[in-house]
Amino acid sequence: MGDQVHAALLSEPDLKELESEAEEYFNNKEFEKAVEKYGSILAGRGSENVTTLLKRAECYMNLKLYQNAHSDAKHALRMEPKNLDVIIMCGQACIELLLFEEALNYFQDGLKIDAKNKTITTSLKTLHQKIVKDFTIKGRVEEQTYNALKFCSQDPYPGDSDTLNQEYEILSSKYHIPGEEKILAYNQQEAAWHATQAFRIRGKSLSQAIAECSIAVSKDPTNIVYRQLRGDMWLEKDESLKALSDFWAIPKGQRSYDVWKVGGTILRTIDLPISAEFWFRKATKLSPPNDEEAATLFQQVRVERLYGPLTSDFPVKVEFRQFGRGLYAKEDIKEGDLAFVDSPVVKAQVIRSNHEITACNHCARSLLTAAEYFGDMLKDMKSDERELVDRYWPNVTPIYCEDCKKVKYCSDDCRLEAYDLYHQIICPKKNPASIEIYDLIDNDGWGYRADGSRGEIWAGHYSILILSNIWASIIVEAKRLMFKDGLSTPTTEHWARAKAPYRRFIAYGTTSVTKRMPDMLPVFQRVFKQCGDGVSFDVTAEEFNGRYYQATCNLQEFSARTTPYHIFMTNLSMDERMRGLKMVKYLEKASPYASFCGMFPLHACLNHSCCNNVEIRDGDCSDRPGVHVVAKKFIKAGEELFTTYIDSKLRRNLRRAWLYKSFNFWCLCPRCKFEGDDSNVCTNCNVEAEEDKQFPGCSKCKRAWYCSVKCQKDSWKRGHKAICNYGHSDVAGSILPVPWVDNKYI
Ligand SMILES: C[S@@+](CC[C@H](N)C(=O)[O-])C[C@H]1O[C@@H](n2cnc3c(N)ncnc32)[C@H](O)[C@@H]1O
Repeated sequence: MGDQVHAALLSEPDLKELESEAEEYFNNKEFEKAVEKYGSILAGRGSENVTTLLKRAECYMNLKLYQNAHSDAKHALRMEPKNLDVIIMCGQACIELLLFEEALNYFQDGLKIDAKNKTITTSLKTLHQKIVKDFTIKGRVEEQTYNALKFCSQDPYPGDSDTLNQEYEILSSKYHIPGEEKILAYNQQEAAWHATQAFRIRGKSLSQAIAECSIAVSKDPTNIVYRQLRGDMWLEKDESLKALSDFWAIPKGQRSYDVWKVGGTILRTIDLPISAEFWFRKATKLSPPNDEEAATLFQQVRVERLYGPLTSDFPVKVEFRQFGRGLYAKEDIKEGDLAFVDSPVVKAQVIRSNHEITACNHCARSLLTAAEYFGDMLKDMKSDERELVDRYWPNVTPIYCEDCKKVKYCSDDCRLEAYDLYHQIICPKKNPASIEIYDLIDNDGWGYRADGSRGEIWAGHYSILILSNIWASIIVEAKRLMFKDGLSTPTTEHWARAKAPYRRFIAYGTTSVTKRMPDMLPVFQRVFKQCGDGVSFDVTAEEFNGRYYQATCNLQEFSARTTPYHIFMTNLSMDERMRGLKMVKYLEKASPYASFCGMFPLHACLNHSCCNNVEIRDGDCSDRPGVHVVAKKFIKAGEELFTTYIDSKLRRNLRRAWLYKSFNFWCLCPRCKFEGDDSNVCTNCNVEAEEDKQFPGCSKCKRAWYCSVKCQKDSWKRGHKAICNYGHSDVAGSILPVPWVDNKYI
């Protein structure tokens, strides 16, 4: 990288000369030399220049240095967001970097400017082919390999051991477990005789067998065979607590897989979840190969205890089943009814929105100004029109952090709450190193690298504040616990407790983030090194990778439903002299929204289906912007709620490739089962058409092809009928792209 920060500025003639040299190298395909020259031009000019950045990006593409090309193009885009050449370059670099979603976003933006642009259409085709090719082969091999259990740990939560002791106390005082055995004269031989009797008569008279076995136990109380036998018989008799008492008496090291599993199940029914988890954890360790029952039971108990309190007010519950956690209807939910609402545990304004619309950095309320809405029109308004704006546009003056004067809020309440919960750690006034974070936000992720060159430091598609706020909130909580315990350093337990709220979010990602953005980790390490009161938080590469993908897998875009524009409209409509009418010409544009991304604990449990039955909408939750999850169709009690992670209008193979790449699963929803990929293969029986021939398609949806009428009828009956022409959802609110081009599927 040639554009050193401290390079001296060059005169215009010198720059001209460099430009012609660079051009010559470029034309002669000597790209390395051209890169050097373009670097000198950028440094010598003292300011970035779109043409030069674009040229250098082109050189990088030719040199297969795609990350550099991407970074230059993105930077140029910041300066000229509507420049088509720049947009295309961004998209093409993304394709090479396998950042398919991002590529698609760029091409989508490009098509909004020029819907018929040939380069974009061709690039979209390339993108399509690349995705599908990449995944067709993998798909066949890995179709069956997804296993939700692999993603879920069985680590105890901090504080679990205290709760476990409390549960043991309940067991003892309420259920009298472990029970006390009446000891008869110890006699092994007699005990064996009674036990044999019990075995013999078990099938005929269970009660008598239990009585015989009880004599055996009382004559030889440490014999685990008799204990297990009697426990099993109590179970048969539906006396589960008595069974548990017998299982409890078997020393831990001698309890079998079945004993641990059954014991866990009993503990679950009497609502002692931590003990149940303990027993299922032990059973999992002793599980026979390929037996996942105990591991699944463990996760079911864990999910009940973690999510039960969150869903008590809603007609839904979280359960652990084949796709891991999922949301299920507790009762019938009618089309259009609210399934649940959710608040983000962490949020930050989306990078592009951050530059355009003012919003409260804590609660996400819009602080859209009249200038942001009306733009240049404000200057052209007549004085009486302007007077209406001044009078009716609500007061949106932001309240700044009193210390750093950098972060904006809608109210003192938000300012104070943000400070208490996380801002105190990343307030540049209190923690000067944190200014790097805000500089990167202001410059779209660009900054100075360790070698002094300027380039892209943060390349994530969401705001750095998501990760910064997570860590800051963890540190605040760990410090609080530390002070509470009168210590000067947080203990391991304090850190674990502070991190606990984020354990709810799954993380999946294959590439190393620290490799993709090597300059970012040191920034985070500098920022969180000194967090006040002598506390330091080490952002390791593993921590960065894990949190990065946690956010990637779970973020949802949302915004405040009501903006100052809506309040203005309401105020205007109440004007007694009907002066609102003269404003109509200025009010054609819909309100822009301040977009935020957030991690929502319940929403993050929604699994995907290409025929989703719920939709995510913006809506308030506890009087603050959040999400509302609404039934798209009637959902019967017991049915799973599915959202869509992608644009469901996409073709089957493309949908599945996106989902595999971004979320690591092959979708097996009814649409994926009863739609085909192309007309060369029968969607029903998979027979291939003869060379150069194609099977006729379903005339309604044109997404399934059949070799015969029989196959068509068969498929229709088995499932195609239910999904043919399934209504699509608008996924504009999701962070995933909407790859819908010119009313055609790409
Ligand atoms: C946002 S989470 C949804 C909740 C998740 N099941 C859990 O246990 O936390 C997204 C992850 O859920 C799983 N998932 C979602 N929909 C799925 C589906 N249709 N088939 C298989 N796995 C799915 C994938 O592992 C995906 O990465």
